[in-house]
Amino acid sequence: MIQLDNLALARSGRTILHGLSTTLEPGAIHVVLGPNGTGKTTLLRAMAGDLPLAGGAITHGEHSRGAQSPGRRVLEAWRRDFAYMPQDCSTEVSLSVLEVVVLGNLGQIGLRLDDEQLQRAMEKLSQVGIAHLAGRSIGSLSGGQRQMAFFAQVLMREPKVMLLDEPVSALDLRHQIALLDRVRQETRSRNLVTVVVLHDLNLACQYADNLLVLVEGQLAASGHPGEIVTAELLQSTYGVAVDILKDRQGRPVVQPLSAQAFA
Ligand SMILES: Nc1ncnc2c1ncn2[C@@H]1O[C@H](COP(=O)(O)OP(=O)(O)OP(=O)(O)O)[C@@H](O)[C@H]1O
Repeated sequence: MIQLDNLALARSGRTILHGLSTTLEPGAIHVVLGPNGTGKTTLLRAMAGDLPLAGGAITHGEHSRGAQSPGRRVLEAWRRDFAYMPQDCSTEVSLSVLEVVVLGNLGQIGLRLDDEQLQRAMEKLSQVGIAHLAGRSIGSLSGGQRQMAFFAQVLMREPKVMLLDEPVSALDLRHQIALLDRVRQETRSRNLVTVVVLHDLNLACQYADNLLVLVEGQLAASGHPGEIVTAELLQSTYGVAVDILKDRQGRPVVQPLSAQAFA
C-alpha cells in the first residue's frame, strides 16, 4: 500500500501539487486523469522520488519520504521497489532493444551478463510482442515500438510499484489493449501498486479500479469509475459537455458533445 499525505510540491517558485492525500491499495490499477498541465507527471515523478516534496509525505510499507532528504535505507527501498516509465520515451543512447530491457535490472547486473538475464529480457520482449525487435537499435524504433520496449524494461525490474506515464499514447488500438491487459495481469498476479496516467477517458474507465482526477494540483475526485464518473465531473474538469453511457459491464462510456470555446 502507498499512502500520500498532504503532498505539496513547487517548481520554479510555483505551487504545482498541494493538499494531495490518498491511499493506493496493492493489486489495483490507479488511473490518474486530468487536463494538460495539471500535475499528473509531477505527481508520478514525486512518487518515483525524482522531484523533492515541499511538504507532506509518501509512505511505502515501513518507509516514508518527506521534504527532508531520504536516508540510505529509504533510498534503497525506493530503488528496489519502484519502476517509473516516463511520458517521453525518446532516447539518444546507442543501445539495442535487448540491452535497454536488460538495464531494467541494473541492480542485479554484474560485470558480465549471464544467459539467464538475457533470457528473461527476451521473455519480457515476447510478453509485449516485440521479441523480433530485440537486436535493433533503440533509436531506430517507431514511437510506439519504443514505448513497448520501455514497458518491457519496467517488467524486467519486477517492481512492487509500477508508475506509468501515458504508456499507450503512441500505440494503436490493438497494442493499447495488449499493453493495458498486461498491466492488469501483472498488477493482479504480483499484487503491485500500479499508477497509470491516461488521457483516454474510455480506456481509463475500462481499466481503472480507482480513478484519481487531478485538477490544478489537487484531487478533485477519486473512486471507482462507476461511482465517480458523471457528466458534471467531466464538465467541471475539462469544460466539455458529455453524455455518459454504460458498457456491458456497467462501466461508464464517455461521449463528448461540445467543448466550451477557449478563453
Ligand atoms: N521544470 C519545470 N519548471 C517549472 N514548471 C514546470 C516544470 N515542469 C513542469 N512544470 C509545470 O508544472 C505543471 C504541471 O506539469 P505536469 O507535467 O505535471 O502536467 P501534466 O498534468 O502531466 O500535463 P500533460 O497532460 O500535458 O502531460 C505545468 O504547469 C508545467 O508547466
